[in-house]
Amino acid sequence: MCGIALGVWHHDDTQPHDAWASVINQIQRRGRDACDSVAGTQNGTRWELHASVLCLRGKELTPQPITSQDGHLHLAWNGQIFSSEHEDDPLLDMEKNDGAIIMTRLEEHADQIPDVLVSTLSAVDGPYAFVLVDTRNTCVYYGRDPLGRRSLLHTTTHGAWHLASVSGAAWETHWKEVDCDALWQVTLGQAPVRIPRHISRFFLRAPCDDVPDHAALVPDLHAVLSESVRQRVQETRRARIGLLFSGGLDCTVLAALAAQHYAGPIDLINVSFENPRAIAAAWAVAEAPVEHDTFPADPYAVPDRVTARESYAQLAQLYPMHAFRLVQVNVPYAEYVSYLDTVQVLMTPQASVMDLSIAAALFFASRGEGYVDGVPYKTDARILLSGLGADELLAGYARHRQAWRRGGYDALTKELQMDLDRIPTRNLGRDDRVLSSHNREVRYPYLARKVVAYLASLPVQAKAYFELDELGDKYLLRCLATQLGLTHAAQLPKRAIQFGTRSAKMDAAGAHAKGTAQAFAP
Ligand SMILES: Nc1ncnc2c1ncn2[C@@H]1O[C@H](COP(=O)(O)OP(=O)(O)OP(=O)(O)O)[C@@H](O)[C@H]1O
Ligand SMILES: NC(=O)CC[C@H](N)C(=O)O
Repeated sequence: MCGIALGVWHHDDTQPHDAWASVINQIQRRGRDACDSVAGTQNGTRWELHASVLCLRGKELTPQPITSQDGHLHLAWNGQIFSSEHEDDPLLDMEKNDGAIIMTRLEEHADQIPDVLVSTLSAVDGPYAFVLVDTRNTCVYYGRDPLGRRSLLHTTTHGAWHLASVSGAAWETHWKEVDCDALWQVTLGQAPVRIPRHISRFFLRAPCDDVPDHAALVPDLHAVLSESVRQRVQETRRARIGLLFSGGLDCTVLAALAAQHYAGPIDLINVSFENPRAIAAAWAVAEAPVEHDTFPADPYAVPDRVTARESYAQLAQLYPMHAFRLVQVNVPYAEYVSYLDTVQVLMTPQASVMDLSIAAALFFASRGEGYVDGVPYKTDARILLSGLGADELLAGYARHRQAWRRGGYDALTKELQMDLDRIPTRNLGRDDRVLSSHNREVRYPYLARKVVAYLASLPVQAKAYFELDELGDKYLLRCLATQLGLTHAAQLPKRAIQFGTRSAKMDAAGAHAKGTAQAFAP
């Protein structure tokens, strides 16, 4: 991932707040291939644009910020373009860097920058956050992709305005996420103005009586998801691929599809926490002698570790020629405590108990330090796939079944629409800030535009089948998993990451805390 940050000081003699250095430090952790900055003063307003780069596109390393030949435009681009509506779009040329191509386009039409940004970014699919400084017109353009897969925060404080991928330590300022509903333009010193773009939301189809048969839909889902995975593992400057792996349905399907498109080894990274509260509770009720490799004798044999081992065994059997490696990441309680401050800074402005337990799991998983067959191992994967998004799109949460019980498929569709609308603010900004701090980039095949559009076009009864039994959630995906031979993962009930890894309710103090309670003051 890349890190981007812009500081604007309204009087050119204002000194940056001490914590600005901490923001820059956080930014640099996100991309360690290159890191640079550019600065200037316009009409008495001073600005600094910083970027760090994890370069995954183009023959050569493309440092950032990228400056136009005439020196008037400066772009910090934290994005990846995977596909485009236009087959001959130069942005699909993987030999070239996407940020550099966008800059070329902006240079060619420097008098129509908002139009170029809207037309370019509306035609492509991929995560992004960017900041563009236009010194000729003394303004800044910035924005995020419609699903908010890349973080961008803003704050106004101490006589300054800042945009940054992550907040900094020891800075009690009020960082907020940049709204993904539009792109934004600011003439320095004035309020931001919206630049509407063509696609800013996806709308789910209403339930209908004429529901296609699930079996008939499996080939379509297979095709669209497989293509999304292919685009996310191809041509990556030979970067290694890893997968955040719970062993659950969503990520195991991705592992199988990745094996069909990527010939190299794939690290399946599974995280598990030593949870003193759960361990004490388990010993208190243990009756027979506990086998050494089961919980609590093995404190890391938590629910997700068990499913990860089982799903890994099935993948290895189905793809005997493919080198899957199960990387078992064990997090001792003491280490969890020692990294709490780090995780809290990264996840800010989110600060709830539930956010913290999810963020901690993602932080250690993406660090990728664990064991393979009992031998210490650190992944060198620069790209990590994640199964996030399947629950929101295919009705995977227990809450979805409750909505269906309450008001049938109409109520369920409303619940899913709400989930899709809030995925940027609820999940993806936070996850990006945490996951990117180890110089890796996370990619979400379920959130490809074509996958979202396809699933949004189906009536919800084609995706879930709650009349069936408890495995009616994500029913269409379960059918695909079965067809792929993943019979084990196809039968697994949904398990939330904070419970599967046991990163929730770690100690007596947290035992009764509600997930929505505030865990710390951001
Ligand atoms: N224990 C874990 N270790 C590493 N990554 C995980 C772990 N748990 C979840 N993840 C990552 O987060 C993603 C979202 O988690 P989620 O629980 O929604 O999906 P899942 O575990 O694949 O399937 P299911 O939702 O059916 O349990 C997973 O697909 C996986 O990429
Ligand atoms: N990780 C990023 O956001 C990198 C930006 C750009 N797509 C590159 O690969 O260089």
